[in-house]
Amino acid sequence: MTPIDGYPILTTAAMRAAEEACGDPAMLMERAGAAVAAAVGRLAGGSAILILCGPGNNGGDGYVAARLMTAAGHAVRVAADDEPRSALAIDARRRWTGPVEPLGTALPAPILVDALFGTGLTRPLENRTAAALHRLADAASLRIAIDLPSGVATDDGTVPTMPPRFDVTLALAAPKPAHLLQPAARQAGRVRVLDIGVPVTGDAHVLARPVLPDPGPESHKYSRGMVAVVGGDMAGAAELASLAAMRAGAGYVLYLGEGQGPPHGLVRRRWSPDALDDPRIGAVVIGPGLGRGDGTGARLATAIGSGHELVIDGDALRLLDVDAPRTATTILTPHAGEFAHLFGKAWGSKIDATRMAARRADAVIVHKGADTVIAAPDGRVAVSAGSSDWLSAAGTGDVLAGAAGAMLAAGLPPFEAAGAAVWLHRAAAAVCGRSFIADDLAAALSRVR
Ligand SMILES: NC(=O)C1=CN([C@@H]2O[C@H](COP(=O)(O)OP(=O)(O)OC[C@H]3O[C@@H](n4cnc5c(N)ncnc54)[C@H](O)[C@@H]3O)[C@@H](O)[C@H]2O)[C@@H](O)CC1
Ligand SMILES: Nc1ncnc2c1ncn2[C@@H]1O[C@H](COP(=O)(O)OP(=O)(O)O)[C@@H](O)[C@H]1O
Ligand SMILES: [K+]
Repeated sequence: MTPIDGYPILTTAAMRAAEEACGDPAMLMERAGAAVAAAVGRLAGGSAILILCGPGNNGGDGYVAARLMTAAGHAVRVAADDEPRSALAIDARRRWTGPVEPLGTALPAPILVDALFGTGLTRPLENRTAAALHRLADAASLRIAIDLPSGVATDDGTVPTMPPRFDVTLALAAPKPAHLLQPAARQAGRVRVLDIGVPVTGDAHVLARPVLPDPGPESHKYSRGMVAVVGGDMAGAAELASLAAMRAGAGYVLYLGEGQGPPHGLVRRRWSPDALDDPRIGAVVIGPGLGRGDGTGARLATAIGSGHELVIDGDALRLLDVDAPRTATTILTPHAGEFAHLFGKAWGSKIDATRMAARRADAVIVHKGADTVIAAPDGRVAVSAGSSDWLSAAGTGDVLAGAAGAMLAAGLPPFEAAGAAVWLHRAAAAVCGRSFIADDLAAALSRVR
């Protein structure tokens, strides 16, 4: 049972290809069932277990696990409505010698294991199946899904049938998009990967802990990274971004706009068209609090023309022509509304849509939300899982933009800089607890840096 950070994310087709490359499928199912049995056995302690088995190989895993856990001394019951259809599942069912109860009348157990459907789900669950799953899950004290909660669409995280909220999902071989993308991801609970001996690779990964550049004895304020934040109509938002850049580790932050007061380490200057003519600037952040009034388009054009690496957020995303050529390295940080404005109706999953957008804009895109997807023009993707819902507050996006500016200015390449900023942002939110405000979040960056 391994945490998922850094794991490749596999679609159904990629998972099938990886499995096929592994040889004997019966051996694979036996390994999957054994891994499930070991994990569920550990989670269950001495409590009784009810395994719900479906007609495909997900159900097959359930029958194998039932047999192995029974042999290991656990109290296991099995419930299923449909006879197995795949050769593997038929064989696994045959080797389970205990009774199989109908789902509709099965009595609950403290440990519920859902082996109804995995990557093979092609349509919503039948009402009676969904009802039994919910009834038995509601009555259990620990809910465990095998591979995926039954009812979710593996490749895009939609929910043809809303499953119960699971405590743990045991992903076989690798996480799938539905383990990370909402709304499915929320129903999966804690996701752990079970190694079943299938080598997995891909260009989409779960966001991993970044390697952050730390200062050394030779460091000075400019070498740590100089960030210029272009202000506009709303000083507060640009100041939050500035503060976040400082807290994320920038050595020098220049705030170009109106406003005064702490922090005293923030260098304030009024905006002027030559304000970015400083070769020491490592990154320019534009958008937080920029507004859309007179002169804002000119500020964006100046920033883009400066040749400095860019973080373009908020209002600047409403002014940007994504198809116009840019020379400088760029990170765009749209939320769902800004993404739709820039790229139109999304196609495919959030992973697919963000990857296509990054190619089109020739920029790293941080497509924000409870399931933030980061994509690079070369096709690499990182998905951030498990951030605090309390991030849904005004100003938290400004904090992210400032942190991204600090990471770029510190010298990280744009995809890594974006990932590091999202990681720090999530970690800062985690230490802030509940109902924090964006100012707290910016301050907490120092604690997780
Ligand atoms: N292929 C392999 O070698 C391995 C597969 N494994 C397991 O196999 C799963 C995938 O197996 P399958 O491809 O058989 O898929 P599933 O077990 O998810 O289900 C597919 C079956 O259910 C039917 N079905 C789909 N949606 C339905 C619905 N809403 N109501 C009723 N029936 C429905 C399909 O017609 C098919 O018969 C994985 O999630 C994993 O748990 C593991 O055993 C590892 C090895
Ligand atoms: N429900 C949620 N769970 C986790 N993170 C969220 C959630 N809602 C928003 N976020 C994160 O909070 C930030 C909000 O940014 P944004 O919408 O730009 O707000 P603002 O412009 O007010 O700063 C983004 O980093 C986003 O990923
Ligand atoms: K399942």
